Amino acid sequence: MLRAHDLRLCVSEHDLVRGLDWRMAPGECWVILGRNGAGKSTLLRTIAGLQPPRAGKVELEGRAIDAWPALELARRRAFLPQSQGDAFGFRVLDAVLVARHPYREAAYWDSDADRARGMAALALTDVAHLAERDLRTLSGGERQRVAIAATLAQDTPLLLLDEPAAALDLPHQVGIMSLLARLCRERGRAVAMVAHDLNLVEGVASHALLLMGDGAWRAGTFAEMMRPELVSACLGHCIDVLRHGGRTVFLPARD
Ligand SMILES: Nc1ncnc2c1ncn2[C@@H]1O[C@H](COP(=O)(O)OP(=O)(O)OP(=O)(O)O)[C@@H](O)[C@H]1O
Repeated sequence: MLRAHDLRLCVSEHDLVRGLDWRMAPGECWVILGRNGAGKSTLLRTIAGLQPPRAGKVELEGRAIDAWPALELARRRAFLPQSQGDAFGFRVLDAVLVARHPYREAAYWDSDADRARGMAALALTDVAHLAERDLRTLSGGERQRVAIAATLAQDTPLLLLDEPAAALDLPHQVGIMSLLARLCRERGRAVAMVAHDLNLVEGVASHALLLMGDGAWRAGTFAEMMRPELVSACLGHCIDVLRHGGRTVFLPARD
């Protein structure tokens, strides 16, 4: 589905990622891990086709990401940025309906089917009751759930999410993670998400891509990547990996 080949990402002359060879297949849920500034958002924007790499290439379904017409690309991958800026008043439902634009053909007005899909996406992230509200009146967590709903309403096989759980309370963090796991397992969607909380993505992420901060990277199944020495080196902090009731628990060492 998505393939990065010999990808090099830089900021000024500093290598964030060097020689990245990475493949994502349908049904896989990838978490991208690394310290602040390691290059996670830069990588996500690059594989979304929103910024060019310094070298190497990204292919979606065998075609170079920058060769896709914008409308066709928007039907195949959705991108959730780290934060939303709302300069203008906009109804919550309208913000989600914008995500249906790639399917509108020549129609000017939203169809009943579009509105139904928009409402269904808002319900999935538990914000349907806010459909008529102005986006600028929402709390941080409510705004984030609307942004996730818009990403889902775009109805793409590939979802690229930059810290989807940021600003969410605990029940909604768990709810959104379960939803992403289901979309991968039951609907064959592919997800790549940036996250910082290992305990939250445990049981959800099938794979992990570790950015080591010096250009090096590691990619593999979540279980392979979660060896204590490897994940501690990636996150720059000693982490104990424990088994508890059939789950894996990540415990950061006290300073
Ligand atoms: N336009 C820019 N000008 C200068 N430096 C930039 C620019 N964009 C990104 N950087 C730098 O590139 C590095 C990687 O940024 P990026 O946002 O990809 O990190 P990240 O791993 O997502 O971090 P975080 O966990 O803090 O979100 C950072 O050091 C950042 O300051």
